Order: sequence, then structure tokens, then C-alpha cells
Amino acid sequence: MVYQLVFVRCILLFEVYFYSTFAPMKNEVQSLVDRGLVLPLMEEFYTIQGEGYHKGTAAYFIRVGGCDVGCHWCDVKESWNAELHPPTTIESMVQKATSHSKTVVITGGEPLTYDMGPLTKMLKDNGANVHIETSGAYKLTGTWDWICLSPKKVKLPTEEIYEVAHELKVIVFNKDDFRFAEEQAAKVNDNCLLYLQPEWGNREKMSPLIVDYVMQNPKWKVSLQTHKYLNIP
Ligand SMILES: C[S@@+](CC[C@H](N)C(=O)[O-])C[C@H]1O[C@@H](n2cnc3c(N)ncnc32)[C@H](O)[C@@H]1O
Ligand SMILES: Nc1nc2[nH]cc(C(=O)O)c2c(=O)[nH]1
Ligand code: SF4
Ligand SMILES: [Mg+2]
Repeated sequence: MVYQLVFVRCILLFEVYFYSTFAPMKNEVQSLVDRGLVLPLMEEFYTIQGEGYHKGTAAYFIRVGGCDVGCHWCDVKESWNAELHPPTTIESMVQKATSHSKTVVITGGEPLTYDMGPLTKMLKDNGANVHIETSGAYKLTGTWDWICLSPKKVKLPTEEIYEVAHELKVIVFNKDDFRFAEEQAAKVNDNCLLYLQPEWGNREKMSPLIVDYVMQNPKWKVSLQTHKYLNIP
């Protein structure tokens, strides 16, 4: 009984020590994340943009961790849990990105989980052209030279992003995605380019249907994940 009481007391003392030491630090980091000054960084790499209108262009990618949209075929599920990715200052991202490339692509995860204002401002102040890959599921923040909107049925884009998207890139996993693509195309602005991209795991089945669809409906173009064919990130 006495041992049990001593044990419980030790645990309580440890908890008090732990939370008084580390909780304020966690709150401080969280406050920087909330302000978009620090972001969970999954990876950053210099590569060739593989998809959409800018495919073939050298670009520096910043992949921010954290996404709760939940696409069952997502090709980067390791990005979903933000807590697995180190909180990183935007200064260090900008410094590396702009030392590699004039074109910087912010992707994720879902970048619009966070306030993209400070990161995009700093990138642009340092001369970069700044692109985003987004589902559009959250409020559009940041200043963008190129917005690639890739809407998802499970969490639709906010109304505001359809007005400003430069390209609409719909992933085709099954036949219903052609219907979804037309529904989304009816919502974007007149200058927005329209792309159909086969879901990677189902590409052998869906690519011939996409080819037929684009020939029948030439306002659409085909987008392939060309980086996967080139074996580059
Ligand atoms: C991984 S997402 C990250 C950015 C954002 N969350 C989004 O979905 O747009 C980057 C791009 O890859 C596409 N994508 C993800 N998984 C895919 C897959 N299995 N096949 C084809 N495209 C995929 C997304 O639709 C998006 O255009
Ligand atoms: N090379 C390359 N191009 C891409 N375009 C969009 C990507 C993404 O994951 O957002 C991506 C990517 O992961 N790699
Ligand atoms: S929104 Fe993007 S990152 Fe999130 S699950 Fe879907 S494809 Fe993956
Ligand atoms: Mg990718």
C-alpha cells in the first residue's frame, strides 16, 4: 500500500515536471505554426515538376506535413500526420529553396491546412515564382503565381478558390470521376486549364478511358505523373 502511494506520488511529480517544462515549449511552437512562421516539413527536394501545365519545369518542392482529407488512393499517406514532421522555420525553407530554383512548389499534405501568407511572401520577396498543389479544402491563404486545384469528393474545395485557380487537375480513379470532373469544371473561372490525371494505381485501366474522353471532350487535356516514369522524386 505504502509502495503504491509512493509510486503514484512519483508519477504525479514527474507529470508536473514534464508539463511545466515541455508544455510551454509546445504552446510556443504551436503559436508559431498557427501564425505560419513555422511549418511541419516532411521533405524538400529539387526536381522536375511532373504534372499538369508546368510539367517538365525544374522546381524546388516543399512538402508540408498534415492532411485530413483522406483520399484512399493518396500517394503520400506518410504526410498525413503533421506530428511526424519536424516544425521548421520558413526562413530555412526559403533560404534553401531560393538557392536552388526560381520556381518553388508548395505541396503536402494539404498546404492550406496552414496560413501560407508568411511563407509565400518571403519566397516572393526573394524573387521566387510560387506554385501550390492543393485540394482547396481549406481557406485560401498566401500569394500565388500558380494555383493547381485538385478537388476531392470527400472534402470539396471552398467556393473562393474556383475563381482564382489556374489549373483544375482531377484524378480519375473510376468512371464516376468523369462526372465529378465536369461538375468541378462548371465551377472554375473561364481561364482555368482542365486536366484529367489517371490515379497511379489504376492507370492501366483508366488511361485508355481518359484518352477517349479527351478526344471526345477536347477542352480537357491529359496529365500524367511523368516524374514516376522518370524515376525521380
Ligand atoms: C499528394 S497531393 C498534395 C497536395 C494536395 N493535398 C492535393 O491533393 O492537391 C499532390 C497531387 O498528387 C495528386 N495525387 C495524389 N495521389 C495520387 C495518385 N495515387 N495518383 C495520381 N495523382 C495523385 C493529388 O491529387 C495532387 O494533385
Ligand atoms: N516531380 C514531382 N512533381 C509533382 N507534381 C506534384 C507533386 C506533388 O506531390 O504535389 C509532385 C511530386 O511529388 N513530384
Ligand atoms: S488531399 Fe492530397 S495529401 Fe490529402 S489525402 Fe488527398 S491527395 Fe493525399
Ligand atoms: Mg507527388
